[in-house]
Amino acid sequence: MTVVNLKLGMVEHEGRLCPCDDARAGYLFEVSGQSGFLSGRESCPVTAPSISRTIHERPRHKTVSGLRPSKSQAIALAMEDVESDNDDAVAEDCLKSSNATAPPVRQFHCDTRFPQRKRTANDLATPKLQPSSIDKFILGIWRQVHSPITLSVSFPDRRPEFSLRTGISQEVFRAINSLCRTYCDQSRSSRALEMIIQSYWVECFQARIASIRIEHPECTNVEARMIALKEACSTLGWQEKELRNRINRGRCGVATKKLRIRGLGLSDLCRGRIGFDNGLTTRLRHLAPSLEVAADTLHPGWRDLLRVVDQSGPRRYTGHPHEWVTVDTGPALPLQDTYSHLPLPNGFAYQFVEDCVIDQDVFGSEDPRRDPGLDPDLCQICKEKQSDNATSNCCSCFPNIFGCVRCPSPVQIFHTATGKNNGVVARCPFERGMAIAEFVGFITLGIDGLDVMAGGTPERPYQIFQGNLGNFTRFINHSCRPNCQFQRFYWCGVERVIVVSRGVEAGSEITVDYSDFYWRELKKNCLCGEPGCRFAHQGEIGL
Ligand SMILES: C[S@@+](CC[C@H](N)C(=O)[O-])C[C@H]1O[C@@H](n2cnc3c(N)ncnc32)[C@H](O)[C@@H]1O
Repeated sequence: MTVVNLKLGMVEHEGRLCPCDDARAGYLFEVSGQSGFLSGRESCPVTAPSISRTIHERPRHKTVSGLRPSKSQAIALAMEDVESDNDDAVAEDCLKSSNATAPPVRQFHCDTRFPQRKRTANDLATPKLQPSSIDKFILGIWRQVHSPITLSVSFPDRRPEFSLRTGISQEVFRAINSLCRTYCDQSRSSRALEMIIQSYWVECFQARIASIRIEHPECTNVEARMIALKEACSTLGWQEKELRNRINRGRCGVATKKLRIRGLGLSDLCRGRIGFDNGLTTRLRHLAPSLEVAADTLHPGWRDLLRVVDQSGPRRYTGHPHEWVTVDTGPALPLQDTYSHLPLPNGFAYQFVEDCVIDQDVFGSEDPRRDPGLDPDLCQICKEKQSDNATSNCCSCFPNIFGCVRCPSPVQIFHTATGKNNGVVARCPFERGMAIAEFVGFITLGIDGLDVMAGGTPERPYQIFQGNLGNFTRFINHSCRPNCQFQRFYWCGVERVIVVSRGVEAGSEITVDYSDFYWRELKKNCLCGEPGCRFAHQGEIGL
């Protein structure tokens, strides 16, 4: 294998030399039994593996030696009792020893064992800041958006014939209460609808109080509130005391017993009306574009729900959830626009796929990842039965991505604003040891000069190339203090590379360690910003 000429910063493509921004290629993981792997590059304009097979000078590959089935298993088992805190040092040692004779290629950090799930002793020793109610509320929203729940529901199109802006007379308030009561039956089938109605009712209730004070300037706020309560109760058929108690308890401004919020998450919205301060509104406003990207792409019909309050609007974000890059300062950007600085003749093109695609020109109908020596029904780690059928699967090593009903991983592509271009942000926490996703790409062989992940064995090698297609793992950046690692795992006798959490908090960037071997060949400064960053001046070496 050969690599791009990093010194020149050029890559040969179709007989031409193209500027080679080091973030443009896919990945290469070596199969030699060594650990680590090389990072990807931002959309190198190579479209077919054959194009790049002969044109580069030196290999750029990422190795996951510790992830090799036999070796990693052995190491993993042998290390099971080692104190978790030693992870990095141990991995580093293994990396050094396993790569002692490795050529000077760009390799990622090798991880030789799965992170242990729990660190009970440490958890007890280190008191952690508990998430605030607002954090929990926002987390609840992200969880719901990424869960299998349906965020759309068919319901009769009865829009309110009034607007809050026109003021809330007694008559209008009565109509609003009846509308809410009508919808409450519908809302049973959709929490989202329930939430919208409840928050709408609270808004109307507050507006009615304001109107009463204008109509009766002599009324105090408390008196106006009591009048509004009475009016609501007369339409809703609910005891005034109960409604008042609920509001006073800060529960929510529910309009009827039927509208009462059940369970988690949604109750917070109304509680927020009374219990949360402006912090929630500010946070939600800030997060709105990111939430809209997820909701629009994962639940295209969700905006229909807003019809009940006459606030539905056109869908803003279409396509795959990761075809949008969320930014701190405004609406999300189309992914390809964030690579417009690269001189790509046809622009940035990346196809998102759920599973690896096998290069049939190379492997025919064979899956090179399959190890014929393994029992395809048995998990190599837990020794339980593995099956793609969730009801008969017993292996729960990575219950969120294998043998389950798969939900979208709660992550988004975001603009890093620190010079790394894009990265991946976790919207929900990932417990240590939990899989975040499989490293998905084109299963091929013979790619030179581009970053690919190498897999298999010396007898049955293959590469996972993410240059043209794959999933969000292609956008994961390096950190000298990473919160994730790549691991090899066998599912139904087929080798997979997965991104495993070392403990990822909601809102943090997902990172892996690309390894010394990778950075040795990369003439660029690391921008991870960690106090112990090992490659902060890498780009200046040899200048
Ligand atoms: C797999 S890509 C990661 C996604 C990439 N940031 C993008 O926007 O497409 C790897 C490339 O990202 C950049 N990168 C990743 N981590 C970095 C870091 N800590 N410091 C500087 N550049 C980094 C490097 O250019 C690297 O070759």
